Amino acid sequence: MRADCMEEVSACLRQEAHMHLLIVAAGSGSRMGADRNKLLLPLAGRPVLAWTIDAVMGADSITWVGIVGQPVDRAMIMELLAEAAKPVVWIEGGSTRQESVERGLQALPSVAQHVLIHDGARCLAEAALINRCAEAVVAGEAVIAATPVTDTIKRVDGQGIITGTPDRAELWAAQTPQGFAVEQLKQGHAEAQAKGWTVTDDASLYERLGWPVQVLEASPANIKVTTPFDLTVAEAVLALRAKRQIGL
Ligand SMILES: Nc1ccn([C@@H]2O[C@H](COP(=O)(O)OP(=O)(O)OP(=O)(O)O)[C@@H](O)[C@H]2O)c(=O)n1
Ligand SMILES: C[C@](O)(CO)[C@H](O)COP(=O)(O)O
Repeated sequence: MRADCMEEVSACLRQEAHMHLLIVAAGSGSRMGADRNKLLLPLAGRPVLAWTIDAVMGADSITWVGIVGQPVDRAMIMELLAEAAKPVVWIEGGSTRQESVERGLQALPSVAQHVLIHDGARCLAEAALINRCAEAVVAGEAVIAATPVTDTIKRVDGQGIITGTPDRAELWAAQTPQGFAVEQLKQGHAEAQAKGWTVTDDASLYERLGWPVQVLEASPANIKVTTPFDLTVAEAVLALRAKRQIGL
């Protein structure tokens, strides 16, 4: 191999050796209607967040994890991470997801060049998906996991009247992980703050700024646990995976 190619490969490996991931877990779960953070509710015998942590810890590409949470949940969350095989840093979350991510970015070590943001609530994400996202980010793309929409979607006005049917071929449901170059994502958040933008995911900042983001097709099973029904679905998916694991 030529010396310049070798240098490129080892530069890539060096970067890969520092893939950082932020788990945002500082929400309140208002749509779940529970008495606590939905990520601490039981799912197949363990807290929802424990499944998310398993996937992150099982992803070889990730070498550093930031967990963004509310102080009230800190002890319980850190207990879930007590035996983590990777360095984990606690970060205090904000009052919106956007603010929680921003705080996570500020807490990244200075060596961090790329970062994946992952919702604690996407507890069915698999390690392989996290690795695929990491690979795409290291290759220079801003990337989000997403799945093509399978329903016919209607646009509806305030009176409940349909005003349109967007072409499904152009519709994807956004998921996480979402991966970016750290400095660019920080810049995106700074612009959003300066302009007063409110967004529900990080890709939205890039869209508004005209920066490209690639979708990476992921399984529709990578749901976000948002309502009680989602817990039922997640439980069924985990049961199926457990059966497959023991060859049933
Ligand atoms: N202030 C916030 C709000 C949300 N999140 C996290 O962002 C992810 C996606 O948000 P969502 O599903 O909307 O979670 P909640 O805000 O908890 O739910 P709800 O909107 O129903 O209140 C979750 O893992 C959640 O913990 C966060 O870190 N900080
Ligand atoms: C980031 C996200 O999970 C992508 O699907 C989502 O946008 C989080 O917030 P939401 O307000 O529940 O859509």
